[in-house]
Amino acid sequence: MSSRNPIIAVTGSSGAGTSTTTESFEHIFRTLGIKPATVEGDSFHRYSRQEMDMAKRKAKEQQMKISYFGDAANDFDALEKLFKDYSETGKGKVRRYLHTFDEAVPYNQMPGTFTPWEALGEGTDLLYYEGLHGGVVTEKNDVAKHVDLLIGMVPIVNLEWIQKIIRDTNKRGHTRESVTASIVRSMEDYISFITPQFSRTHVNFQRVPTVDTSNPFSAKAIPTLDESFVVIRFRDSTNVDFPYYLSMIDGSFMSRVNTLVVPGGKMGLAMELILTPLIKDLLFKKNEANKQLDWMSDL
Ligand SMILES: Nc1ncnc2c1ncn2[C@@H]1O[C@H](COP(=O)(O)OP(=O)(O)OP(=O)(O)O)[C@@H](O)[C@H]1O
Ligand SMILES: O=C(CO)[C@H](O)[C@H](O)COP(=O)(O)O
Repeated sequence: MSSRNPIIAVTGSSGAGTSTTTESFEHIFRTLGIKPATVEGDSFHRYSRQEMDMAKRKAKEQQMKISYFGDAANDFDALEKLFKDYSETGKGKVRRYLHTFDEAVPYNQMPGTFTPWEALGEGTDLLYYEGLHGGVVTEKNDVAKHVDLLIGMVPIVNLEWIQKIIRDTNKRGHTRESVTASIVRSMEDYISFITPQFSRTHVNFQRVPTVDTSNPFSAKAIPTLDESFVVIRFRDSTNVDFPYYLSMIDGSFMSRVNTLVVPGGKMGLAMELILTPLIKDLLFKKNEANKQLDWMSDL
């Protein structure tokens, strides 16, 4: 954690909606005049798509499993180093994993490959990470400890799978069978690496559909925002102004002392109302820390 160079991380499984949520953050950043250094979690995969296919085959021969959720397929050292470097210096190194032809063509590369590492951070106000492992902790790495504001994006699992299957088949060129196989193969890592993060988050946003999703593997469409509610759980509710949220968000209610429920269509508004003051607070602390540093260097 660093007052001078704060880090915000939105963490969630594949298909949870972390990329989609980024639009709400971008809107808040624009409104507050913040320049973020943006990092996509998939950049920290260890392997290109071709190398991952080989790693999967090799693991299978040894009766083992490898998945994008675990430490075998992701470089947690590099992710932790980026967070540490940015929090200490406001700088770091980043690259992108290109999923689709649309993403790859501008780089003259193929989908499933990485762009070269490049410098990031110069002149930015904070680091914004969205991806799988913003709150990960293992025996070797503690990524979570560097994060100042950790947000969980966690649809209930049937919805998460529907979102993943439909996105991966429509946009990333995979077959329904291969996406289903990857869900099965990833299950152990999902439990070991992904879900524990949601107990470390400051706020979780959990989308819960109000339509039948009991067979996610046959679903033809993603339930819309209006076909869902969002359950918002605060880790520390001491300073949360629930009466304000209840009065501002039509149709919202509290289901527990630390939990607000809003209609799906109000998710963007709820995110803006809840996250804006938290982000303003990070900026306030950053300015105070910089003032103190200026004052000390004047001595
Ligand atoms: N709130 C939402 N309402 C409707 N559809 C959504 C919502 N959030 C995400 N989706 C859809 O779910 C799919 C997955 O979302 P997204 O790509 O944001 O996931 P992700 O967490 O970034 O996944 P990955 O880490 O694998 O890139 C997309 O097709 C997206 O349009
Ligand atoms: O979303 C994912 C993990 O978050 C993908 O499964 C992973 O990034 C591999 O991508 P692709 O299937 O495009 O090679």
